[in-house]
Amino acid sequence: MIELRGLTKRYGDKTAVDHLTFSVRPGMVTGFLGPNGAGKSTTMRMMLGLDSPTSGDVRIDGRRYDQLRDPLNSIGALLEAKAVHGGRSAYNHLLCMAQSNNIPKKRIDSVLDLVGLSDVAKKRPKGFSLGMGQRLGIAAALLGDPQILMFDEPVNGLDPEGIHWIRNLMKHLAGEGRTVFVSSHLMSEMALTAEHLVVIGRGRLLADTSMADFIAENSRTFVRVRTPQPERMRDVLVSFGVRPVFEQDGAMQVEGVEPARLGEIAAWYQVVLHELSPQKASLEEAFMRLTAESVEYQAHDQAAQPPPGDRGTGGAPARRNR
Ligand SMILES: Nc1ncnc2c1ncn2[C@@H]1O[C@H](COP(=O)(O)OP(=O)(O)OP(=O)(O)O)[C@@H](O)[C@H]1O
Repeated sequence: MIELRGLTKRYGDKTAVDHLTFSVRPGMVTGFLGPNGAGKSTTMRMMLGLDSPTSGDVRIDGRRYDQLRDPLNSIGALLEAKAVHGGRSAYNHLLCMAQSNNIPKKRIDSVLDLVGLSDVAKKRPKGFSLGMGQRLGIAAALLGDPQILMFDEPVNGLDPEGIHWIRNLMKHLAGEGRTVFVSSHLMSEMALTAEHLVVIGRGRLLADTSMADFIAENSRTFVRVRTPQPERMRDVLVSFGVRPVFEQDGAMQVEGVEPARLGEIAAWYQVVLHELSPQKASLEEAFMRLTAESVEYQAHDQAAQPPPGDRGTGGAPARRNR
């Protein structure tokens, strides 16, 4: 179990982590999500005692990291791909870690086997692919057989096979009752792996929820309506108390009305339809909506547009479509 209480980190007048309070529980994968610059790495570094908080604290099974007797036996971490000593073989890299942390030598073969690097154990990591480097980093995290594991963006840059392997490994570790905490900036990735979600933006907690609840709350459904008479269709819908949202190409998104009912309304008012299709918003969109206000550097797009011939009247509500 990892517990954060009021965890805060300031760099000068920049608040990277802002009063974070949440717990990471054992027996499941917890996804730690946030856009770039949200404070995920800073939070993880403080969890590992690599950075000291400005205020608040982190407890690993009730203790601060610096109070852990054999830290690698309690918590293992894969932070961003780290340089491994170029002159040592993969085996010797792990041997040095094992010797300096009172970890029995036999664990080295077990973890090399687990991550699929036994055949290249005597090779130097400087010739390793990105995926092999990640595997070696994971072997190091698992070396002390810790009950808590932390992975910072573990699938970044990996091929589909490597991504699949890491996903399954995290689920397997959680299935053994371990605490698995993994950061990502991709909701779609987390939806496949995590059972629980912690979302931050600009260092602040935005959500602490089960994945199932997040999906239930955020799987917005709507109907896409395409018509050569967008203004007429909009006026008809507004007269029914429904406000469509226009997409860039003039198609409309209508929420809260069944497709069959929309078709009947269009037929009754003699509006020609070219498309009437039920849609489900992606989780990625839900995540972007949740974090939209906290993205540090926003690109402004032209996605939210009024219908053709309706510019500047404010007739259609703008859709945040990032
Ligand atoms: N040593 C530092 N000095 C000053 N500012 C820092 C330092 N480390 C991080 N920051 C700032 O703190 C904020 C949070 O950074 P952090 O790397 O923790 O975010 P992140 O969520 O991990 O982002 P990413 O997904 O891009 O890695 C950013 O605005 C970053 O510029």
